[in-house]
Amino acid sequence: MIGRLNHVAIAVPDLEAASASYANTLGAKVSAPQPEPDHGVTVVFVELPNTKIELLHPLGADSPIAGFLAKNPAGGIHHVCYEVDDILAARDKLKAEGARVLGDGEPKIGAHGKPVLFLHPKDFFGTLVELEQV
Ligand SMILES: CC[C@@H](C(=O)O)C(=O)SCCNC(=O)CCNC(=O)[C@H](O)C(C)(C)COP(=O)(O)OP(=O)(O)OC[C@H]1O[C@@H](n2cnc3c(N)ncnc32)[C@H](O)[C@@H]1OP(=O)(O)O
Ligand SMILES: [Co+2]
Repeated sequence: MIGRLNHVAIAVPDLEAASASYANTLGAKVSAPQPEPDHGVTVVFVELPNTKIELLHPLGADSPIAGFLAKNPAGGIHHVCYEVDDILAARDKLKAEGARVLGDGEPKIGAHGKPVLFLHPKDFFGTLVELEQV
């Protein structure tokens, strides 16, 4: 069901510093910061030859990454995103198998303009999983 690794997301306490580190120290191509108010984050995309890194920073009062950063103040890997062909079919199969789909269970449009869903980290070995329909 899952296909390519679309991105790995890293929650960071200082988006400007993290962006500069990826650009200058690691020599990667980084985007300008992009606010995603529907997701409660500001994101910087790091383009790699075979995948992407999302640098995430909380946006607004109810950011879903605020708790994670409180527990990991230096930052850390927050989620992995796998591509699927049909997100509703994937969701229904996962729910039937007992996996918890987060939020109201309906896909939202993600940072790449495609439908996304999140799966509870406790159901996937301590890793928050995002699915993106491509
Ligand atoms: C940029 C847009 C978009 C894209 O297109 O790519 C994005 O990626 S948006 C990214 C941000 N959005 C989300 O993360 C949405 C889904 N997340 C959530 O709904 C919540 O963050 C959560 C996963 C339900 C966690 O909620 P929270 O309130 O922070 O924590 P809990 O106390 O409920 O956590 C329970 C349990 O799970 C552990 N946990 C929490 N987050 C993670 C994580 N990222 N990775 C691994 N484990 C995580 C947490 O530590 C708790 O464990 P215990 O302490 O053992 O109970
Ligand atoms: Co993501």
